[in-house]
Amino acid sequence: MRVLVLGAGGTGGYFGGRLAQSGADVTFLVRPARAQALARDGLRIRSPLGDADIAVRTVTADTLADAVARAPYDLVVLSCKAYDLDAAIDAVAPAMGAGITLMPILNGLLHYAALDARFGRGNVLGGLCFISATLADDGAIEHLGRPASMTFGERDGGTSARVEAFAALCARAGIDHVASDDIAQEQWNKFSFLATLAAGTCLMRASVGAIVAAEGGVDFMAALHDECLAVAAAEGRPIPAGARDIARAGLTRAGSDVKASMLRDLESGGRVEAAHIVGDMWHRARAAGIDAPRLQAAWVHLQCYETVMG
Ligand SMILES: NC(=O)C1=CN([C@@H]2O[C@H](COP(=O)(O)OP(=O)(O)OC[C@H]3O[C@@H](n4cnc5c(N)ncnc54)[C@H](OP(=O)(O)O)[C@@H]3O)[C@@H](O)[C@H]2O)C=CC1
Ligand SMILES: CC(C)(CO)C(=O)C(=O)O
Repeated sequence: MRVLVLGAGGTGGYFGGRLAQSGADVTFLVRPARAQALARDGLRIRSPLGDADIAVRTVTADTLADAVARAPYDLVVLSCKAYDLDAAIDAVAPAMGAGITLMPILNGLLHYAALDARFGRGNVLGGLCFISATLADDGAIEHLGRPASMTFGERDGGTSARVEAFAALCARAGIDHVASDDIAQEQWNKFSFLATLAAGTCLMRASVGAIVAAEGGVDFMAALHDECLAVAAAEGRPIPAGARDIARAGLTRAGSDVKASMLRDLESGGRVEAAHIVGDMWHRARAAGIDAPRLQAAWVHLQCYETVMG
């Protein structure tokens, strides 16, 4: 299976790098500055699961069509931020010939409508990942903490040769993964958790541990989580008790230094996926008639951040 990964940032760089490290046929579609850095320094991963320094193949938008003409890719992994989605869709389009599969690993759900419209629903797998990773100033992928897993599957359920083929690549690379036969539910499990984490940690500009150490902090996180759980249920995807309890424990854990990647982006003064995650969850709450004052506060707060950021 030939894999093209758009983006060599926190997620694409980590998972694509691990695949390349294991000998999988992986190419990164990156912009010229990143291509130059990768040619010069290789793809460097700093991780509690093991550091790596990998020579990787890259293409840029200018060279992709020629590369595809020589040998098409089988799977395109999309690992951009949501605010880069339109340009990323245009960038990967030359690789999306007949029978080619795309798997996004972005957070949130809104991107599927745009991907389906452009490439056809049957060509788009469901995907998500659990990791805390960032592109450090020196260009290395900094993996923070130990979790690093991917979950993916056919959006209409069941399994398929393409899902099994990618699972085999992950297995060979030692990537923790789940080839799910109910990826739609997995997406809601993650979205309801992540929207709570992003809304809570961005609103308070603090880690989970700092929030829950404050008077009323545990109740705040639990109530915010309940708002997101109510939205999931209203969307016909109630979160199963097991997943709900694991999420709740993580969102209220004393001493936890966990924060959403959105808060890391905000702290560095960068763009945030506010509309894609917190805004989308609040819009869904409003459409379903669910009272969600904490989500609303976080969404207003993030919009103000974006306005001030310019
Ligand atoms: N980081 C994390 O811990 C986690 C992130 N996620 C989600 O994963 C998604 C990706 O996040 P993350 O990996 O952190 O993001 P990063 O910003 O670290 O990496 C995204 C990369 O995509 C590249 N890119 C964007 N558009 C294009 C384009 N048109 N052509 C080529 N390259 C492009 C960017 O390149 P350039 O540098 O040139 O702009 C950037 O390096 C997000 O939806 C995020 O919410 C999910 C779980 C954890
Ligand atoms: C919740 C977490 C850390 C899981 O991968 C995440 O997706 C994010 O912070 O963006």
